[in-house]
Amino acid sequence: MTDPSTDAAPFIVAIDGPAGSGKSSVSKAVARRLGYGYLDTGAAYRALAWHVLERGADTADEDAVLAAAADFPFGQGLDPDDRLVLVGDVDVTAAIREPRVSGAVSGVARVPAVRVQVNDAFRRIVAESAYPAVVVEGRDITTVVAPDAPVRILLTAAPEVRAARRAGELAGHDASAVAAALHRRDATDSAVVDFLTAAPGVEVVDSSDLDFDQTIDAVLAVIRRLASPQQQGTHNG
Ligand SMILES: Nc1ncnc2c1ncn2[C@@H]1O[C@H](COP(=O)(O)OP(=O)(O)OP(=O)(O)O)[C@@H](O)[C@H]1O
Ligand SMILES: Nc1ccn([C@@H]2O[C@H](COP(=O)(O)O)[C@@H](O)[C@H]2O)c(=O)n1
Repeated sequence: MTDPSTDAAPFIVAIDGPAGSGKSSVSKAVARRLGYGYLDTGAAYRALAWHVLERGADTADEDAVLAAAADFPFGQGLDPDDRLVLVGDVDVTAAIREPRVSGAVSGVARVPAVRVQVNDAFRRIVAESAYPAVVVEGRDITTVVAPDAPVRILLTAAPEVRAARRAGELAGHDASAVAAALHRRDATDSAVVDFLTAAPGVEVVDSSDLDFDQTIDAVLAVIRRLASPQQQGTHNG
């Protein structure tokens, strides 16, 4: 992920975890607090799933997924305050969060060639970034995308806590259906990537009994403990 030959290589904070554990909201808040960039890797998988659906195809059809991936003009920045996601010149920022995309996204994520393609894009986006550091979050960040990151965290919470948080976000949706969809996605995704157990060297932050601010503080404490003094010197706050 980083290029050791250049001083400008961003320092990576890698965060994994299951659905609804707080990866995106907590990572974004940590990035804002420290003046870091923020990369939401799930957005790329979601945008590709949206792209497949727009072409009238099914994400269970691997050939259709590969055809869509071969023509996938994806755009995403690292500013934690600008979450714009583009496919070509279409703003898909809101559309990729719709339940129809959440229900289809695991289909694209299980295609090995897709994972290679998006992981290459993630590494390139981070390497080309002007940020001193980037918080990168997703299912396989500590193990596949940035296994050498100086700070690697598995952010987790009990399944019922995660389901309740997600249901709280989706007002008007049936809470038990939301919980079932979240657990179904975890089950499908965990057949591809293990984000439920921490790999060696990965710190676990369990937010089951923490509120949002306490979870941010727990992640900041891990960064302070694991990042070198030089890396800490890149912090804004
Ligand atoms: N410690 C916490 N206490 C209370 N609410 C939290 C906490 N952490 C996260 N949340 C809330 O839980 C919800 C789910 O968080 P978030 O979307 O960041 O999870 P995620 O891991 O990125 O999920 P997914 O992988 O499904 O995208 C959000 O509404 C977020 O504000
Ligand atoms: N590193 C990643 C990130 C995401 N996925 C897949 O994308 C889906 C959506 O991710 P969110 O974080 O936005 O919920 C997720 O369910 C995975 O299927 C992935 O495989 N690897």
